[in-house]
Amino acid sequence: MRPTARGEVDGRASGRTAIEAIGLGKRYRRRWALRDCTFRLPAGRICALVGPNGAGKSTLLSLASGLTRPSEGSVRVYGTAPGTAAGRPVLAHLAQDRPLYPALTVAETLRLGRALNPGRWSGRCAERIVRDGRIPLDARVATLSGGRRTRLALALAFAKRPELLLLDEPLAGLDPLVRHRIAALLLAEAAAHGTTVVLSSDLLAELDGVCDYLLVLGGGRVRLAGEVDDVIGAHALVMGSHRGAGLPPEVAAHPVVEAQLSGRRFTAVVRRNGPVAAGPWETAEPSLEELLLAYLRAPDAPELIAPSAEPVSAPLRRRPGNKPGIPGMPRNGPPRNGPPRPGALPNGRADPPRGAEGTRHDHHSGKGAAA
Ligand SMILES: Nc1ncnc2c1ncn2[C@@H]1O[C@H](COP(=O)(O)OP(=O)(O)OP(=O)(O)O)[C@@H](O)[C@H]1O
Repeated sequence: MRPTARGEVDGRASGRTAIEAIGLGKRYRRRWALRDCTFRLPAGRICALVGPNGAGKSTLLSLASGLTRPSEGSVRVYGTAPGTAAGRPVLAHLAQDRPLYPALTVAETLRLGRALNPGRWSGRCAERIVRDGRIPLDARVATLSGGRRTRLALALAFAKRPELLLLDEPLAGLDPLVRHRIAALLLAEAAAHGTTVVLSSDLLAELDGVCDYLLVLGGGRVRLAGEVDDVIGAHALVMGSHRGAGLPPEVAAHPVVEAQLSGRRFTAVVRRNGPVAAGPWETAEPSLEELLLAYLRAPDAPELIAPSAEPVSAPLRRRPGNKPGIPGMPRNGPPRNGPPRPGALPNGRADPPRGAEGTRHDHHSGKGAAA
């Protein structure tokens, strides 16, 4: 099960908007790094920002943090323009290069954080994160391992008490154990403070169980956006054998995101427009990694923007051929994994990270049960 609720008081229950981008674009000389980017990120989510190299992920994070100004369109963070005096305090941005001063010690770095963030700094939060990582306070930043440096940078970011935390590749270059620890830290801190997190990553398998919202960029545009459960639930993974040259017509009756045919076997990710008919194939829910890989391999697959990801202040302009929303979900209806469920953990999260509970593939034998 995915991470879901984080308490009645946080953004998820409030229906607030953390980021709203409308027609957002950034051009460097003649080349567009991001184009016509329109989406809404509801508050309180941990959002995976995914896309191939050069898709515009870092550019989007820089625009949202106010480090870069748009060439066209607009982006607002909790209703304010990023980079302004009003917008600055609500967010923290951890860039790819983890901007820390290598000559300072850990203690000096924390003191600098306090000095730069008067009135907002939580020394207790920073020290707890550093202590949990067993980082010596007298160690110089230059001598820290990549994992410890990331932990220190996250300590600085969370101690600012931001409402929105933008993380550019926070898990890159870390070994699997450290990645797991950093992901757990992220989940715990974000849950404790109701922080909205956007994290870009190429580590698709690691995102499962960490993120509950999805924003996929491709060709400088938004290709998928919505609650992870809803986006996954709108698709089916179909595997089996085929007789003719292509996919069985019952499978091809659904919009095909990506299909691989090998001999008489096929594997296809389809966007369900109803139950997948029975046949000599198995139908399952794709994992997040399978779904993302399918979209990354198929750059021309039509976009899918869930109702919760549609901006409230401007209608979504759709490209020809792209159908709105998610089948079976009312427009502007509540997210399927919306408010806290009974049995939520004390920190407000209903479930532990997915990695802890094993596989989630439900295999059905062509009974159309994925519908
Ligand atoms: N300062 C810049 N000047 C010129 N071009 C830039 C600049 N920053 C980014 N670009 C270009 O914009 C495009 C998007 O870059 P961006 O770094 O946002 O992509 P990304 O999805 O984060 O890529 P990666 O996964 O490789 O980090 C790329 O083609 C990149 O070369």
